[in-house]
Amino acid sequence: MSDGPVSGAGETGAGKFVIVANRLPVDWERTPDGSGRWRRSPGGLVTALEPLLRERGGAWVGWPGTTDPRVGEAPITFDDGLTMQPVRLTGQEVADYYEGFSNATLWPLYHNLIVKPEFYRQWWNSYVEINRRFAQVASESAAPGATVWVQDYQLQLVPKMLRMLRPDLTIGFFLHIPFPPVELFMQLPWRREVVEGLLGADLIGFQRPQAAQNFLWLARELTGQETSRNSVGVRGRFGVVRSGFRSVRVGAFPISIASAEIDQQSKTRAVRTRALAIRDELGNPDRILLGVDRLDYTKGIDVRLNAIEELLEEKRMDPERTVFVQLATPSRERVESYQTLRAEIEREVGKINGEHGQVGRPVVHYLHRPVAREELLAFYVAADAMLVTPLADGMNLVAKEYIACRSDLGGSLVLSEFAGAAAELRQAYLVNPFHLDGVKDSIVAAMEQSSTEGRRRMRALRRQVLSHDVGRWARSFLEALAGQIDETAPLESEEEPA
Ligand SMILES: Nc1nc2c(ncn2[C@@H]2O[C@H](COP(=O)(O)OP(=O)(O)O)[C@@H](O)[C@H]2O)c(=O)[nH]1
Ligand SMILES: O=P(O)(O)OC[C@H]1O[C@H](O[C@H]2O[C@H](CO)[C@@H](O)[C@H](O)[C@H]2O)[C@H](O)[C@@H](O)[C@@H]1O
Repeated sequence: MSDGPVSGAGETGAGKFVIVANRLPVDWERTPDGSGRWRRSPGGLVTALEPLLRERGGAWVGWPGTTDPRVGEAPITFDDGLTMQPVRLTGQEVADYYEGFSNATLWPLYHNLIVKPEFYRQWWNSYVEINRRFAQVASESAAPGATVWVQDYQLQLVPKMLRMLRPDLTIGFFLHIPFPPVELFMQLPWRREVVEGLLGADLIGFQRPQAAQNFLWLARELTGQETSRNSVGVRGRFGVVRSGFRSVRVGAFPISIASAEIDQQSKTRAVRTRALAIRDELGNPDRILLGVDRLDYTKGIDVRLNAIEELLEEKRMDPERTVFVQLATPSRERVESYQTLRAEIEREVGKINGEHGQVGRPVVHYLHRPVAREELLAFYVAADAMLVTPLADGMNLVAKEYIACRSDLGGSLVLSEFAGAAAELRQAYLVNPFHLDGVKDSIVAAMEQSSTEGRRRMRALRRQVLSHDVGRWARSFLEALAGQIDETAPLESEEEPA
């Protein structure tokens, strides 16, 4: 991936393939002369889509993640030809559209009300306005007859808005987070507008079939459109909604990671050496447990801390021989529920260390900052058990990354049933994060598994992750969008009588 210098020049309206996402995969980096430059930020999505974007002369439309007024609206062209088209947001728009409607209304609503969603008209109005802005920029970036792929919950109105501006386009939409059960979605005062917004797409993708099923029901109830009733499958057996003269297909496409690349990176001498150094720095304990998450209330960081605390109290975990490392990336820090969560987690870390740690030997090592990619991979290699305990999660790429890093067939994965990844990673120690005793038993089982049992599980997990990478995810979605896969369920009116 190139992260070389960028120019401000670029051609718009030329992209045969356009990605539209809330964020551009770039970071603004200060240079020694005091100015700045864009660096490409690595990530699964950009890794998977980069070749397609280059091949088809595509563009990526998104918010550059800063309100710095020096960041203009001119396309940023990287030296390998990839074009990023910034969408500017003011500070107020970030507060209303991103922190407000996206992350204090939709995020909790779509993650089972773990905190209470807030419904404010001003936030909704901003969401509409910013979605319109994204649709406008996308329409200016797309060549005639282009394919545009819109990503995620921040931009659910874009498909319809874009179709009105550019009926010639093929439009796909993918939701990265769970789509809620109907009785929760129905709380949204603007529920019909959201469903109609999504129906502007030709193909709507979800992480799991149940989410697609929920959407079909809502489309039927809220817009009165005819829909298929057969069950939706994974990467096939699509549902269909008849929207006016158009047919909108609905399917499940579980996202993944650049498995082979991560597998290779984890085998480098640098990563292996660093993994050994990490063990050493942690005092060479018998067992290293690891958590890696954005600091988000959906991730169940409190669940694993509570489980560890009780295991220590019950003397089922030896504080002399076990450490837990929690890497918590700061996230959405101006949203109140995230501030509350941070205070709770940090109090709990302090409590466990206060009661069970020794001077110079805490049980819980907690970092509240992002670590470099190579460092993260070294932690995965060093960890004996990876704890992934979300209360709700669209997929959870961390679980898959951990597996991709374990070519030694070592380590074990404790995984919540409520992560999308659980549907594929059946040989993990699957837990219900709401059942603390079950979580504790699984942590103990994962720590104490025999090497034969561990290798058996990890081999099966790796087979799944290495054969289902993010490239396959992107191809299966785009082939379905292009109509190359046509496994559409009949509408009710088209079904043969039994
Ligand atoms: N380099 C780096 N990546 C991180 C860090 N924390 C999390 N990530 C990455 O962020 C992504 C998180 O994805 P996922 O588990 O699906 O959860 P999400 O945060 O809800 O998207 C994974 O690719 C992680 O490797 C960090 O401290 N450093
Ligand atoms: O952009 P942020 O507000 O900083 O949030 C980061 C991303 O978080 C969410 O990730 C989701 O997508 C992952 C990949 O499909 C999936 O594994 C995970 O379960 C989801 O939570 C969000 O959906 C993205 O839009 C954000 O950029």
